[in-house]
Amino acid sequence: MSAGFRITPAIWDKIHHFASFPQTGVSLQQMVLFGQNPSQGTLLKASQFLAEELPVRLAHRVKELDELPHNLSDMPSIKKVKNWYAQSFEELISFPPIVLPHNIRQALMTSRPEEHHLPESKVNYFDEPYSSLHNSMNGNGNGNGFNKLKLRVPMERRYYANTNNITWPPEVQDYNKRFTKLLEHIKSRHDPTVTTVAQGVLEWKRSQNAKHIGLDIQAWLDRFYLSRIGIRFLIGQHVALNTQQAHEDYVGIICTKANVHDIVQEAIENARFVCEEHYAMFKGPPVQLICPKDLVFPYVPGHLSHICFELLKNSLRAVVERYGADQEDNFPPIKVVVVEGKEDITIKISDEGGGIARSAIPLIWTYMYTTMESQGIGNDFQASDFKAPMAGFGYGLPLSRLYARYFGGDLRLISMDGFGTDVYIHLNRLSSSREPLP
Ligand SMILES: Nc1ncnc2c1ncn2[C@@H]1O[C@H](COP(=O)(O)OP(=O)(O)OP(=O)(O)O)[C@@H](O)[C@H]1O
Repeated sequence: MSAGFRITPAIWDKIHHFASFPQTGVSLQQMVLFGQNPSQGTLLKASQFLAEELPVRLAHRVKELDELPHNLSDMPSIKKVKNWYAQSFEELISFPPIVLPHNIRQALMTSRPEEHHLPESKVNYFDEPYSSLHNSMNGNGNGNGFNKLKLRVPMERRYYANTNNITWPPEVQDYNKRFTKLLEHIKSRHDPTVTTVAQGVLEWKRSQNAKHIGLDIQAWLDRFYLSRIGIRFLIGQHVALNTQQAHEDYVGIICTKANVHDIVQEAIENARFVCEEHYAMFKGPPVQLICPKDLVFPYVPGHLSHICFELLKNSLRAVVERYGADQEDNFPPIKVVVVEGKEDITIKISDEGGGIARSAIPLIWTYMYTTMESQGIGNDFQASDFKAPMAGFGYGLPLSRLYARYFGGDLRLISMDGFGTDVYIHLNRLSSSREPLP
């Protein structure tokens, strides 16, 4: 399907138009409040929010992919990713808007606004019927739909009204279902993005005979992957709200009582398993976990396990390589300490794997820096090869830091060259910080 897709001049115009609007960040807290026991009306509002926010975010990325420095935009894999973004953008803006029955429109016009938890700047959008935005984007008028919308007095308060007493007609459920299907389809189209962009950077490195990527490309990759985390979080959350059975500890993919001990313990077991497989050993380095068993906070468990798994793999590998795979009984333990502060929950992972030379510290945060020789993205690399190995892609640290930063946290690494490494994962337990939007 995507093979036949081309970015026509008309689509470019729309991309430029949408990219001229700022993206709107959401916080974990807003998502939890908004998504609790969602009615079809709430889900409709969420669909409307995404139907407007996602094209803006995608348009920013298409434009950026098209304007990358040093001819990076010309690399075949980068063009491929740009086309995916443009195609998803196009599918979203041409998704047919819902036409609500007259009685529902009436009810919405007369009902009082409820407190809503979506970002302030979206209020204008929600005041307006989506169809007027859609019409203006479809070429009737000067193609400047958003500005026009802001000047007009809202006729209906459809998306900002108290919807609790409304019996939603089947059209709404049908619309929510169709929109969710579209999002699922878009999400799977973008599954291979990280690997395909990595492939694009490799094509560029080869074409330029470059050893390292420059700071500007590094900064772009950070922005691009951070934005991807945000887009996938929004889509994942929406799909889960629409398709998953209600669960008392979950709002979509957010666990309102994410148990840090259990998530870290599982990451330890998984990382040790991969380590033992990789080095063909019976027993990987031991890992001690000191963490209150009842420490819970709202978070996306998948994000936290990803971060812990990546960092633990690094520590296990450092210890095994320093002591030798035949030293199973003499490995010094890796220590994981979890502490809850006022603002942060901090996880410290300490190993005695020999540390990192100070001169190499800036490099470890760059994409594709790895000291693993046997793997890496090589000549015959395929996007589908990107499964979780012990190490070798040089994406573990920079991507984990982005996951931590996405919900207002951070990741720091301090190393004692010749002894070992401490990594601090800071997680913002207040969950009120908005997404950092590049
Ligand atoms: N705890 C550690 N001790 C020693 N060196 C480390 C540690 N953590 C990371 N490093 C160094 O930093 C490099 C980059 O780490 P990063 O996690 O980004 O990628 P990787 O582990 O090589 O590959 P992957 O993307 O598959 O995780 C590693 O190859 C290793 O040389």
